Amino acid sequence: MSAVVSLRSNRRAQPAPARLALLGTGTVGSAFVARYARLAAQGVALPEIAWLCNSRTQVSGGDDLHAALEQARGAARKRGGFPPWAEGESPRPGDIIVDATASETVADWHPEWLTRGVHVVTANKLGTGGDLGRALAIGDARATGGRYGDSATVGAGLPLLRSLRALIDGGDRIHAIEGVLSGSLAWLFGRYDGSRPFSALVREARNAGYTEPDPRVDLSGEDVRRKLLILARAAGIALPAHEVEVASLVPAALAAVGEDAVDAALDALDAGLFARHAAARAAGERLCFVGRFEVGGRAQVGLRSLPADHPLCAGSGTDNRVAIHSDRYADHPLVIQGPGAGAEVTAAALLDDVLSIGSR
Ligand SMILES: NC(=O)C1=CN([C@@H]2O[C@H](COP(=O)(O)OP(=O)(O)OC[C@H]3O[C@@H](n4cnc5c(N)ncnc54)[C@H](O)[C@@H]3O)[C@@H](O)[C@H]2O)C=CC1
Ligand SMILES: N[C@@H](CC=O)C(=O)O
Repeated sequence: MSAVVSLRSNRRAQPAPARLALLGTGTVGSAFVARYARLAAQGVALPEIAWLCNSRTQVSGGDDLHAALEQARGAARKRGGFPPWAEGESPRPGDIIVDATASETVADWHPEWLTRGVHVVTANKLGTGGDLGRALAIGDARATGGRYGDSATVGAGLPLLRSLRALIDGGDRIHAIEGVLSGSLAWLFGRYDGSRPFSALVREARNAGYTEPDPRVDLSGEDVRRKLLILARAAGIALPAHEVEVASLVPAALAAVGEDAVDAALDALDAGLFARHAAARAAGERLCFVGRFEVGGRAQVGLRSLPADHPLCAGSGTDNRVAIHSDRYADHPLVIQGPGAGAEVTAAALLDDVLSIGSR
């Protein structure tokens, strides 16, 4: 009798292995698949990629991930209706959804998935860097539900959010955060010397994978606003998006066009930025796109003309350079610097978060 009991208890259902769904097969999603395949070939234990989805289709991961990626990327355009992943199989508790889209619709799902015990790993900044209500819902849901991997959302994986949270967990109080938070704008203003049109450099930055899918999201300061909001909210400040004062670089003629016409309209940037660059150079200064918030004070994003030896001008390439002022770092801020844009660093940050969730 006791043997029967013990046999029955041994047959208790084992939890199904965690699966991974990749949403977004563009610049970052493709780099994610390439890195995933490299790590898997090295023997790193990763959850199986069960689905790859984009705005047009959903395909099974299977053994040949590169073929699945090509199939997804080659799918015909789909207009209207639900995104394909919303019509397909539902994720189970313990599964991991990787959000490599720039989609509001997908970001809206983050709190729902977390509440169901599904983990979310995201490069999409709209989850916690957009609407405050959604950011708070994500905060509530991650407290009791799935885990939220957001390393890729600020600094493309630089140890910024991680360090900020460690300071706060250690009892530190944040006073202000200031810095260069846009990799593409750092690259653009580091390169621009007036000899070539600024718009030509924007095209290069987009082709290199540094800009957002629509480069106006960078040029308008919106991307930096989102990162500043993510940092402020991680520091415990419930900052609404509209309280960040943003000085956009996008002239009305460029703002007015549809996404398909952006490339042709980029020239509208050239005259204004040529003049700002010439004025900065005449004063012996450099242009730097900076975001800053002060606890109990203002939050601002915009282009500044700074002395060439100003600490914020010290980076190169796509470097982000961010100063954290706090009780602990009152006299001299903690400064974190390194490449802050690009598909490879972003994909690495996503996989770091996947691995960290898998190991807990
Ligand atoms: N490029 C970079 O250096 C960094 C990018 N990121 C973020 O990574 C995200 C992706 O950027 P990219 O790969 O450059 O964009 P992309 O435009 O190349 O790719 C976006 C993908 O999302 C898919 N998509 C759009 N709506 C969808 C929906 N509702 N459901 C499923 N899939 C949907 C598209 O079909 C496409 O495959 C963005 O949120 C960006 O802010 C974050 C850190 C750094
Ligand atoms: N477009 C962004 C990419 C990383 O978040 C940037 O330029 O920093």
